[in-house]
Amino acid sequence: MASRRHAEAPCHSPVSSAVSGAAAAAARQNDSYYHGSERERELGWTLYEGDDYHSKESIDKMARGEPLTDQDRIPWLLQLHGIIQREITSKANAIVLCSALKRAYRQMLLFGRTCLPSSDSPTAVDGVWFAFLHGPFKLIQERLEAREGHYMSAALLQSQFDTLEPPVDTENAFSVDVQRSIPEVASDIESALSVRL
Ligand SMILES: Nc1ncnc2c1ncn2[C@@H]1O[C@H](COP(=O)(O)OP(=O)(O)OP(=O)(O)O)[C@@H](O)[C@H]1O
Ligand SMILES: O=C(O)[C@H](O)[C@@H](O)[C@H](O)[C@H](O)CO
Repeated sequence: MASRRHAEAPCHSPVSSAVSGAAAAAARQNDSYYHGSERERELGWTLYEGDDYHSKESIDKMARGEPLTDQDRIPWLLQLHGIIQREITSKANAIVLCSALKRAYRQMLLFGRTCLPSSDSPTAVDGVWFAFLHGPFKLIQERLEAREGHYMSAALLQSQFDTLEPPVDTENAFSVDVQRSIPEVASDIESALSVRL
């Protein structure tokens, strides 16, 4: 989901979102592009997989096919905020993969507990970018149904699309179409970042 000049990250996907367009897409696809990949090693950017930071209760809930609520997500988003803050402070490059479905979630990733959205609050942080991975529901559903060894049920995809509030330009977001191949999507994200960072 979020990316930055010194730290960073694409969602979920979207994200996120790193970042998914249906936000689900954003999140949905990120790890494929980077996790344990050649690109991760080549880029040398630390990658944080948002799924690793969910509580056991949240994972069990998703495995039962129940969507998370805002209350479930807040502690998780605050943890990821802490990571982004730490990376910014250390002036490192990093990628955080997560489904930042709502604008308020993205604000929480950037500003933590202090995020109080109002018309005059800042919407972006210099050097932090959100890659919004988007694609058709059916395509993402097919990919999720074919995926093995993951706790998240494809049945949750509809709730992710329902919850999605696509990011806007003022959030330092850019869109990436996940209908392309994994290497093409990775290349699109890198190209988008290279002209921004
Ligand atoms: N562009 C693509 N082309 C073909 N298959 C893809 C593409 N992107 C992702 N996939 C496949 O779709 C499935 C879901 O992708 P992935 O696991 O990366 O989603 P995710 O964003 O990590 O989802 P989650 O947030 O649920 O972990 C995987 O099996 C992955 O290999
Ligand atoms: O906010 C959420 O509903 C969750 O973060 C999900 O998006 C999952 O973490 C992920 O997508 C599962 O793979």
